[in-house]
Amino acid sequence: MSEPQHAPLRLLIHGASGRMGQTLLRLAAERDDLRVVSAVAPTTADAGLLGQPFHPVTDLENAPDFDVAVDFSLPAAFEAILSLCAQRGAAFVSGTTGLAAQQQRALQAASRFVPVLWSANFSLGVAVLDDLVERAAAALKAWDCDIVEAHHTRKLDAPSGTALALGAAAQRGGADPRYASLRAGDIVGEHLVQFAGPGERIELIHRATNRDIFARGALHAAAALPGRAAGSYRLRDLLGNG
Ligand SMILES: NC(=O)C1=CN([C@@H]2O[C@H](COP(=O)(O)OP(=O)(O)OC[C@H]3O[C@@H](n4cnc5c(N)ncnc54)[C@H](OP(=O)(O)O)[C@@H]3O)[C@@H](O)[C@H]2O)C=CC1
Ligand SMILES: O=C(O)C1=N[C@H](C(=O)O)C[C@H](O)C1
Repeated sequence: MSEPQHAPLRLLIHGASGRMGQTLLRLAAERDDLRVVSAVAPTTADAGLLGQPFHPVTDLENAPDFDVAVDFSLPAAFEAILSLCAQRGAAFVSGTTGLAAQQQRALQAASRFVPVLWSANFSLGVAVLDDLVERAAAALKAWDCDIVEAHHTRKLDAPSGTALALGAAAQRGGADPRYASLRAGDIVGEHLVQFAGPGERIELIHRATNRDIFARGALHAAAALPGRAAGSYRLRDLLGNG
């Protein structure tokens, strides 16, 4: 007998007109386990939303029912979609960076009611780099640790969320990282973590060449999170699921 077919999970994409939102809409359409029920953005003016189930930001509280929201927007818009998920009992996946401490606390508070997953970087390569950085820092405690990130000129926050997350990994290993940021052209995202000692250096580099890697990771999380217990999840918790 064949496996029972499940109805696709109802997906709300918050920040749908943006670079990541457009990538998410394109890749979600390729999956049969997710169905976009709301593409939320300030306006339909962006041609990329034509033909999508557009829902305006100004009417967020009346969005159609959904099982999971994926948010790649702005820090200023973060709490509204987080609260809606908590009210509706929906799972919440976010990659929005530049969050204030208060917004991180709001995320933890919401995790008492619904499953949430926030990650500064949804790529597999950066998840591996994070482990490498912690191990290198632990082995090279007396060396200088510097994190250099480069992104497109439209990026608003600096250092990038990924740079800060890699810095936290370095700190767990005992290093005291310094940060530098470059904004140039259409660079998707590059992160160099350098450990420098007397007479030698180690450079660990991740280069993203397109946004599909982030969107695929976020959609994987969106498919795996609904139905789980309330709590705060990490990407690695969901490997092998969804
Ligand atoms: N964690 C990860 O793996 C990744 C994280 N990011 C992060 O994701 C975020 C978005 O990046 P990107 O797509 O490049 O940014 P964009 O500026 O291209 O997109 C931002 C989106 O948010 C929308 N928006 C603006 N104001 C509001 C509001 N009040 N409510 C809801 N939506 C709003 C914008 O609408 P409009 O177009 O009308 O302005 C747009 O759709 C950033 O924080 C970035 O750092 C990016 C890539 C990967
Ligand atoms: O804004 C971006 O583009 C990106 N933001 C994330 C970050 O701040 O680290 C992830 C990725 O580097 C792209």
